[in-house]
Amino acid sequence: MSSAGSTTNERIPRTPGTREAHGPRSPYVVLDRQAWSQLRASTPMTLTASDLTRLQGLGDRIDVREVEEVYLPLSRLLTMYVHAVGGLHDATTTFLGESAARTPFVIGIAGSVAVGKSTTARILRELLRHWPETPRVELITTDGFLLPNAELERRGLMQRKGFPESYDRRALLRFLTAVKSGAPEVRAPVYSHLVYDIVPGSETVVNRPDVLIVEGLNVLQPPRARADGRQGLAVSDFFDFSVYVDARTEDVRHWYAERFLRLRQTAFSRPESYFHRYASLSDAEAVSRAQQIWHDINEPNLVENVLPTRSRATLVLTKGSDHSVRKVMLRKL
Ligand SMILES: Nc1ncnc2c1ncn2[C@@H]1O[C@H](COP(=O)(O)OP(=O)(O)O)[C@@H](O)[C@H]1O
Ligand SMILES: CC(C)(COP(=O)(O)O)[C@@H](O)C(=O)NCCC(=O)O
Repeated sequence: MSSAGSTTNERIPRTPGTREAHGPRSPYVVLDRQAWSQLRASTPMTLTASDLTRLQGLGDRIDVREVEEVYLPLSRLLTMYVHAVGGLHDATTTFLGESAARTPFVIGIAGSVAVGKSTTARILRELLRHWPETPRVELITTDGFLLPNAELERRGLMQRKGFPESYDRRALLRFLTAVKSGAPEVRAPVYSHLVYDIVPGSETVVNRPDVLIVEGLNVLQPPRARADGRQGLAVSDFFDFSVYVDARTEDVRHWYAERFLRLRQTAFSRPESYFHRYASLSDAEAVSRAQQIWHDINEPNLVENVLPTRSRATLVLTKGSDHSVRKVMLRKL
């Protein structure tokens, strides 16, 4: 017999390793790695060893098992979403007596600097490309919408790169409005990590893909209040699905320093690099410089602006210190 105190938890039989997050009122269901990996069902692994080598970011190897156990189930879930959202779109156009073609399914990927957003985005792009419904997957990063250094300097924001105020949010919203309305050849500016600035005259062109992945620190930021008191649009209003890549701050700090050290041996050694002056630093000096940038810019941004948006994501991937995903939270409400 059910009692007044019975919860959703008690009524729905759950897969072992699955639980409600923070009690029955949380919008998330939490799955441990084992439970999540079983949701791959019989999805075949479509990536080869050479795809994985190509995918690896700056030096770290991407584990095949990680792709099979974590990212394949996610690609399966995303395909189901693509199908369902396409069905909703068809229902609306039928209702309106129109025959508008489907527009791109947009996935946002959020999280700290150096947590692994670009790596996650690239893995998902490769996996989604192999699904029959989504052969055309394109990827953009929001750093293209950072204000150019000259403008950041003018506004006194050079030490605030990556903070919400350092982006041309209006241009990003215009870009997403055009993509989501099905416009062809929508153009985004390009940022170079090497020169640490927007590249004048360079563009990424998004041409009606089946899926667009939008990766960036602040993609889940709530809308800015407008002068007239009304709320504007948020970037995430254009997302059909969003992923927050999460990890302990100490681990991310470490990954940031490791990446900085590797860059010092590669990109920084090129004369056109903004950080060329760091190429000659000793290991200890480079780590200390990386820790300073982390401490002054990236960690405050994580704490003040990025982490608070985690609860807006459809799915949260929580990584351990070796980058392997330990826990997955999926929004069910
Ligand atoms: N799944 C993963 N397995 C191994 N290494 C990873 C993984 N994801 C990210 N990394 C490493 O962590 C660092 C940061 O990742 P990156 O994708 O560049 O972060 P972000 O785009 O969030 O700044 C890079 O050195 C990358 O190679
Ligand atoms: C370019 C970034 C703001 C990331 O931008 P995103 O692609 O997430 O929009 C970040 O990588 C960055 O350069 N931060 C400034 C401090 C630093 O040099 O790490």
